[in-house]
Amino acid sequence: MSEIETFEEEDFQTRFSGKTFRRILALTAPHWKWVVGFLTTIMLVSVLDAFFTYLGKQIIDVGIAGKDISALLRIFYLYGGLTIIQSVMVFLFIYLAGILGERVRYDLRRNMFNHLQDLSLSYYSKTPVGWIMSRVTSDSDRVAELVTWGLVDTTWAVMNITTSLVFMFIIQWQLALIVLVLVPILVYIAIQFRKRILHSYRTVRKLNSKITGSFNENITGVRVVKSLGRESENLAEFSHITGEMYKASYRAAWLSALFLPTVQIVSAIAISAVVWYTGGNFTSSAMTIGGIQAFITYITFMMWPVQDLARVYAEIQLSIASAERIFSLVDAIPEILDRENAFDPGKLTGDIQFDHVSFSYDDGSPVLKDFSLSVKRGETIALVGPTGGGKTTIVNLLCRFYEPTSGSIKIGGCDYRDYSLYAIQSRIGVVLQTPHLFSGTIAENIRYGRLNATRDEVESAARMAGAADFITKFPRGFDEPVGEGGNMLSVGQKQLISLARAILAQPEIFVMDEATSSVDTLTEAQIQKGMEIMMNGRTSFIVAHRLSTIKKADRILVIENGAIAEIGTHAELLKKGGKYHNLYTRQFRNQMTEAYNPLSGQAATSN
Ligand SMILES: Nc1ncnc2c1ncn2[C@@H]1O[C@H](COP(=O)(O)OP(=O)(O)OP(=O)(O)O)[C@@H](O)[C@H]1O
Repeated sequence: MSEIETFEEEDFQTRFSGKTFRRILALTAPHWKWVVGFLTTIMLVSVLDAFFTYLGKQIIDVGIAGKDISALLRIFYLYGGLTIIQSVMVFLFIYLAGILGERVRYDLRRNMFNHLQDLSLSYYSKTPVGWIMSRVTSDSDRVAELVTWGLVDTTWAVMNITTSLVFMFIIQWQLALIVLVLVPILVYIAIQFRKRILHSYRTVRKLNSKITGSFNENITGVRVVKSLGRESENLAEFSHITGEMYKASYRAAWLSALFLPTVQIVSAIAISAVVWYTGGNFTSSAMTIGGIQAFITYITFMMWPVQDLARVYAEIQLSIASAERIFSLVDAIPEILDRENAFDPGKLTGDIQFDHVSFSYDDGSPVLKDFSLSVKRGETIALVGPTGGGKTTIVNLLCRFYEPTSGSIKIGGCDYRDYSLYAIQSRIGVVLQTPHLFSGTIAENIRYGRLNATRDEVESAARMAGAADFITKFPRGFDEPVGEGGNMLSVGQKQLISLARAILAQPEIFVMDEATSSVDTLTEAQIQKGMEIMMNGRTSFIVAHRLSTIKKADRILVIENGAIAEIGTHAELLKKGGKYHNLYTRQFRNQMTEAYNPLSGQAATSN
């Protein structure tokens, strides 16, 4: 529930931000030719629309009332010719606006994707995936809509109002002045309505996501709900939210229903003014019949764009809110960046030194405190200890996913911040605790870190990792799809594929965060074998949960409260009879109990 409450839809943007609006418009700058194209065509369409009404007046006044057949024919030909031109223009502006929208959407998504790849892990731990996905999908759609259909509607509406007024002034300027007074009134009414309608819909959407969240929590947590007898309280909470949603929806429906009749009443007032004025002056032939007819058409012609402008105005506000969220993403500065003059040392095979490293995540409480460690080239370091002790944090720092708050990490005698991020991260092979595979086949996943690897190399890496046995059992073998995030495979299988991926990439430093969830003994032995191949001749850091896997490590560090509590080889630490000895004997005892009595409960797989 907390995530739903914290990251529910942001509030409706009521403030018009010119700066953001200009930045949105700037998105069209690289595609200015398309913008000019569709704006010109839409203007022509609108001018032609107004001119058709004028031609209608001419047909009545000159052709019909004046009984001038040849003039009537000329008008018909003109009408027909212009209709063809207008149809072409309509095709063009829809086509051009569609293309422009796609281009802007493409630019936005590409920029976001590119920037997301640069952002540091700290950004991802603070920002829910759902939030980022909404920026990439619905927000970029809304901004693209604004710069295309928003611009189309605005231009069309402004042009229609202007051309209608121009023709009205041509026909009868005094009457046009009366209508002119009504325009701002209508604009004001329309904007007020639109704002309120959108606000209500926004509330409905926010409440709707709460309702979805509530359903989700109650369904997934049904056992807890039942076991604690929370049904009636939950129903009361749920009824409260749905009641709120009912009120907001009711208000939205009521306002929507009221809006159109109001616009119609204002239009009717304008039309009555024409009828009243012309009625009083008809005898003095202030206006022809065609003129009156054209005037009334222009009024309707003008009223709809006015209410359309109000809709676009309200949508612009929504799009500005969307754009601000997108810009907040693309403006987020990665916490870890290459320093000026950062360089690539060519290899990362030197000794590694943690020199008085302290570190805290965003909340400020120190996770590592004055941590120092020298690791010789080719050494295997195992990190063990209670959960939350700081093991993963140490390897995160080594991979430079985060940087020390104080102190430094040196590789080959040089502060690793002097190296480029790419130089470090491309040379460290990491197998994560929850290994991630990408949608695609097994072979594609193994090849992920070295795209030019041959099929033979892929298969040989899988054999070395001990993954080939289970892979070849699949109907499509190496071409078997792994499903989204590798969800068609078990954790153990995913780790073996990740190991094969790391073996193929031939990194210079190897980092492995062992899976905490239990894998069967056979898979465990295979993972162990794969790890040994990786560790051979490489500086390696193994975060170990099953202590059996690290007996051969050169040094084992027991990490507790962000500091080294014990250090030594497996034999040394066992002999010492301290924390490692306790951890080891406890885990060994659990495994033995489980082996003799599998129903005795889960063995302590985490330490
Ligand atoms: N992204 C993060 N933001 C804030 N705090 C974090 C973050 N990651 C870890 N921590 C905190 O840092 C501390 C050390 O976590 P770390 O993951 O390094 O422990 P660990 O020893 O690897 O634990 P485990 O054995 O459970 O994997 C914990 O208190 C944890 O809550």
